[in-house]
Amino acid sequence: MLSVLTGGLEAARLAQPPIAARVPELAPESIHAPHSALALEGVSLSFGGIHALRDVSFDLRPGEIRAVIGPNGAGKSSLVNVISGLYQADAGYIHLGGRRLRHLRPEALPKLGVARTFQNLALFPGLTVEQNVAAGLVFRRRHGLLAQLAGLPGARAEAAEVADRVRDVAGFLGITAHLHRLVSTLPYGLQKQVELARALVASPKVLLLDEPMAGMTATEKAEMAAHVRSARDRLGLATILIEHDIGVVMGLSDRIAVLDHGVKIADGTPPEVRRDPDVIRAYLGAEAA
Ligand SMILES: Nc1ncnc2c1ncn2[C@@H]1O[C@H](COP(=O)(O)OP(=O)(O)OP(=O)(O)O)[C@@H](O)[C@H]1O
Repeated sequence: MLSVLTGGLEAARLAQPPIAARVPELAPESIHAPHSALALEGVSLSFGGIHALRDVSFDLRPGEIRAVIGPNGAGKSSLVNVISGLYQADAGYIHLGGRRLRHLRPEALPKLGVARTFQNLALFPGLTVEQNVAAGLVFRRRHGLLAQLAGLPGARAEAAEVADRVRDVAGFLGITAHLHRLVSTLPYGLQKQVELARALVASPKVLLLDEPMAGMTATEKAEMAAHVRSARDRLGLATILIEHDIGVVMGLSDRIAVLDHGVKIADGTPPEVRRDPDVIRAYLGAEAA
């Protein structure tokens, strides 16, 4: 199953034109951070008098899990929202696909190989698991609903491709048995896995996970952590992980950036961050060191 999935991922990537060709509206200002999957350069963002992000620079290497931690209101969600185009930074640049950009449009993200999940469940409760996961491929479909209803050959072939792809991802995450159930009938932990499946179905290179384990039991967290690790190890995904459970973060991350009042106060491996005096003072507390 995995070879089918990774083969499918590779084929899907190869089938797409180069990023520069797909996103003509992004001016080729200059090429930076060529070894990063994604990077921020001096990003600042304010809401009135509140500085959500102050001159934050940050890089994500291909195939790494990069946590962003910090106290409530530190700027973690703002950082993900700038990357995903929901917020427009007041200053700074985003480096993605070898380009240096002032702003990303949310609808351009899937084509740039970036997928995200949200802090709160964002599924279609009246649809099945299969339909919810397939929604992650909507941007790539060439045939509309009418063509599908009319049973046009191209639309049928496309629907079969989508169904195959959904089954591959469901197999990867171990949720195949639930594909035909209404998503709202599943336990919370499984619904979060469906969200992950929807993010993975489009073969992204970069995954943004905003508190994927919030509200989960310890068992559900362990399962989700295993999936995030597999996505790195078996699919080569680069992941930004926002998470409050420090045990999960320390066990799962390759590197950790720490925000406090919108400022990046530390950046390093889990052991480096754990013993950083600024991080202990601002976030971890003395007992965690
Ligand atoms: N849309 C907004 N309008 C006004 N202020 C905002 C908005 N989004 C974020 N902020 C403010 O920006 C600061 C950073 O918020 P952000 O949500 O990024 O922090 P966070 O680290 O994700 O917090 P939490 O851990 O509580 O989710 C906070 O002071 C917050 O109140």
